[in-house]
Amino acid sequence: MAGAASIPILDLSWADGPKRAELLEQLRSALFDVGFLYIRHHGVSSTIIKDLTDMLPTLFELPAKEKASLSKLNSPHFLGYSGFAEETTLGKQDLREQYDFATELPVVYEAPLNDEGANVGRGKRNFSQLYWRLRGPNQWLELPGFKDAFTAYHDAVQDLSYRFVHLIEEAFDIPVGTCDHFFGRQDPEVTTAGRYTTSNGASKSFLPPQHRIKLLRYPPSSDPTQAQGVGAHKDSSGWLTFLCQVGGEPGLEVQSADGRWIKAPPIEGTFVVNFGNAFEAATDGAVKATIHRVIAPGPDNNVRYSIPFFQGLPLDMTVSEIRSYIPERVRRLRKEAGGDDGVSSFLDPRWDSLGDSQLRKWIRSHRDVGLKWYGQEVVDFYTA
Ligand SMILES: O=C(O)CCC(=O)C(=O)O
Ligand SMILES: [Fe+2]
Repeated sequence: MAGAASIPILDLSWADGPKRAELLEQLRSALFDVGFLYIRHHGVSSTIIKDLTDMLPTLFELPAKEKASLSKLNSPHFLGYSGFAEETTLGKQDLREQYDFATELPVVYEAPLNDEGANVGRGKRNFSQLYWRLRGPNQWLELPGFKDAFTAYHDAVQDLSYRFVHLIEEAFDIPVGTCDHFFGRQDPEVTTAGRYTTSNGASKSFLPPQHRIKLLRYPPSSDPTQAQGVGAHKDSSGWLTFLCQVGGEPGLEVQSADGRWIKAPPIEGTFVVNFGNAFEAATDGAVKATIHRVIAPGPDNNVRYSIPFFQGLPLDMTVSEIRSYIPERVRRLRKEAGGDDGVSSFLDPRWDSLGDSQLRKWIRSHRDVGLKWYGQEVVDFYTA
């Protein structure tokens, strides 16, 4: 978080009325000065949210055996259940339990046919790239109504995420729809106008990406010295994050440029929005992937639940490619912020493609899944 000491709340209903210009001004400030914001009147129906959030306690109270049967270890896509404290951030256990779900999509990965890893892909896309193995179907819970509730929530937040990217494009003063093809959404007008083409004149198409949704439970911690709900981090799973804080239990904190931790408590009817590493890299750090963490509830507090939605990007896209859509005028707005600068490691040329950086991220946080499905050599490469 750059300068401001408090996190702005933007009213997205202003997008459709006379206050649109004011909203865009607030958005610019949230993007360039703060790097974290709340949105209200966002258009995701409270019924859709409630249908999913009401199920959270039941989902986590299922018998341990049933939850374990959905272990991420079953999934080369890192989708499924992780037990309490099975995930680590900064080498320390996170005191939370979670299910990872995603846009329901079939497997596209094709194991290479020969030792050279020859291009066996369909058409121009090389599906033998290891990172394509991240893409694949969910492990569904046998809980009546869950799949429908999850799917409705996914679709509604996906729609919000696309509307929000349009607002950002407007705030950046670039044509609305510039980023549509990142999400496999081709605006015919944009294409025929020929504004978004590659250097050789071909218009580039991507598969619609897989968005990731975590269902999180943070139980009260009996030991106040052990309160890492999730350690300080930048989001690396996507482009933008839309976080639903369920109920009233606080814990989320956001780091300001001078290193102070600012509380971001739940506010009824809002999502928290923040920006992932890829967004920071694409804007050369003009918009920060702000560092945040969750303090686990104390012994006298309630269980905390939350649901972050990580808006996906195409795995075969490169950071340099995304950056080419963000004008230099925007990228020059970079303000220096103190603290660690994760952009540089994200931009390591070894993982210029987003798929590589995603595979690295998942292997680093779930080494056991990495070893099982990708093997020692790959794990060593990404954790070195
Ligand atoms: O639980 C929360 O409120 C935030 C979780 C988070 O930052 C994450 O999973 O990336
Ligand atoms: Fe996060």
